[in-house]
Amino acid sequence: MEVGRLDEIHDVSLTAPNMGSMHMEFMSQAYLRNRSCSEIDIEVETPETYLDHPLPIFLKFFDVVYKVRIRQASSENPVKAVVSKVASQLNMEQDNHKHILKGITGSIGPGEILALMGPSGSGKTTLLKILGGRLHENVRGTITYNDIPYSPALKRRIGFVTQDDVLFPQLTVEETLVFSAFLRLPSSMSRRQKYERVEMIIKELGLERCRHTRVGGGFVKGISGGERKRTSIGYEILVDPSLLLLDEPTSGLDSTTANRLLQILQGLAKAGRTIITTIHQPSSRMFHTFDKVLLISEGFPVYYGKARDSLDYFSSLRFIPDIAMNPAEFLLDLATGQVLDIRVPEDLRASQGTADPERAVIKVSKVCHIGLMFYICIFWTSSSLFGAVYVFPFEKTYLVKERKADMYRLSVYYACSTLCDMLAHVFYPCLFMGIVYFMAGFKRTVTCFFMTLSAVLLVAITSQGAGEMFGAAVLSIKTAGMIASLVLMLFLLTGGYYVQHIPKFMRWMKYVSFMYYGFRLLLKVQYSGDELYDCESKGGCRSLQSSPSFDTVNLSGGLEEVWVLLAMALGYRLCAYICLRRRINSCNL
Ligand SMILES: Nc1ncnc2c1ncn2[C@@H]1O[C@H](COP(=O)(O)OP(=O)(O)OP(=O)(O)O)[C@@H](O)[C@H]1O
Repeated sequence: MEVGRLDEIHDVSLTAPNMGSMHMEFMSQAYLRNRSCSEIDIEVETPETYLDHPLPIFLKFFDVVYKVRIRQASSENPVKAVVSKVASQLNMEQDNHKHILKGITGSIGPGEILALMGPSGSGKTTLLKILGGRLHENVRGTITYNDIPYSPALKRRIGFVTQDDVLFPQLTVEETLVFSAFLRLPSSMSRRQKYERVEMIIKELGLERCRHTRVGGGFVKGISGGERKRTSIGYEILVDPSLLLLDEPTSGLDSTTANRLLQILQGLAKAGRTIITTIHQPSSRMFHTFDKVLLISEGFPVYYGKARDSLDYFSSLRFIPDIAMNPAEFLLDLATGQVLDIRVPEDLRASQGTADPERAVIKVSKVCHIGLMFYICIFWTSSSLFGAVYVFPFEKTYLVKERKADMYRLSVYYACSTLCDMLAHVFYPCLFMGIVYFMAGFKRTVTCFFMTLSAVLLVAITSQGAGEMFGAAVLSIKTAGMIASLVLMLFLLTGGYYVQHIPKFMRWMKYVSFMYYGFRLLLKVQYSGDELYDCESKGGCRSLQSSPSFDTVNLSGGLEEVWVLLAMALGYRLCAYICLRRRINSCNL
């Protein structure tokens, strides 16, 4: 529904409310008498075009963090002190702060509606207050309005509809709006225009039936909860704010009225306003009227983006509703962790039983470490393999020529070539591990460090040997490169990390894969069998959990992989030498 502009209002023939201007003046004066001047913070001075051209506000907020200091229980009451201590250990940071918002980022422009969703207590209202400039202390992060930080001058551009309606109980709905119109609309507007505006708002919000009913509250009987909410909204939208913030505007409204209200908000947005609203459980229809959704769970942003993309986003993460669900309900279930009717990734379902946060942190770090270890294996396998595979094909011509001239023995050439190349295959992994080991937070013992480094060196040297063998076997740059890529891919797939269900006919491959042995060795150095088993049984490591290719559960035993890798490194080199001898001797220039 489009909102009438000032020029449109002139054309609309409206009946003036039956409340006389004398009545209005009396009411305002009575109000003013009861309040000291210092209490009243009303900015009346407004440009003439205030209503016709709302300043478009582009709001950006980046990494918003909000925390509050928690008061410690007095030590005189031991029970309270103990309970408070336990609570602080569970919920709060060591510095006795409760973190309410934990890095919220987003943006919203004119013409858009952003819905803040999340379970009760997730921090929606707090974020709304911060964005509305009502909460400054202990707020970190960047919030800009058209790239400028908040200033009091923005106050009149921002309308804030609070969760609890703050209205005078003695005034009727119409009086409330007229009172607001006379005090907040620009003085350049005529009395008639102000009445017309009130009339328009009453119609838009469907308040005709209760316009002469007292607002009520406390001991004064008055309008219904829904009507009260609509009156509050009318109170704010009366002055056409550029940025309208609404806290739970639809709570207490029936679905038809709620939809109607959303249509009004859509109309306001279309006219160039920026609208942010918190909302609990919108209907599907309402959900699709939002341009953007920010889903918050315990202060963390769980989803931020277009409302229509939210389901695709979660299905890409393998969260799929089992039954037809209202998207808003689906998002809230995810934010609260109520996933009874939602298909969740198997690995997460298995980890849901973890109650101990410390164990959960250890588990996550283990999972990250396992991934990193496999990455280290891939990195040094591929760089050493490809570093060595082209050596003999490149030097083939010189080698044949010099061998024909009997300048040196092939064994001497081979040994020197391998040893020289090996310097790089040792130096770079040492440098790499010197940095990565401590950054990744692997076990901080000298033994562990040197054993991990040795394992990586073994992987690199074995891969170098394999590369030499492939190069010597074909002595062709193209073919050698192709073979190396193929072998690397096969070893990657059967290495025990990525693929869980390897076809039976391929399972033997792991026994010739130096990546497999290297990975096992790294795991053994970092974790005992029990530690890893614990991680797996809690679903911490997806790929190892049920992988038939990788028997990590049985990681007990010695470091036999060292011998396997050493044997491979020597075996590959022996093969490389034999192949090279045969190929060079049979080559003619
Ligand atoms: N000043 C404060 N001191 C301590 N805790 C606070 C303070 N302000 C907010 N909180 C807490 O922060 C959390 C988020 O509050 P907030 O009102 O923003 O949640 P909400 O998502 O709007 O919830 P609801 O939907 O129920 O209104 C709540 O647990 C609340 O108790």
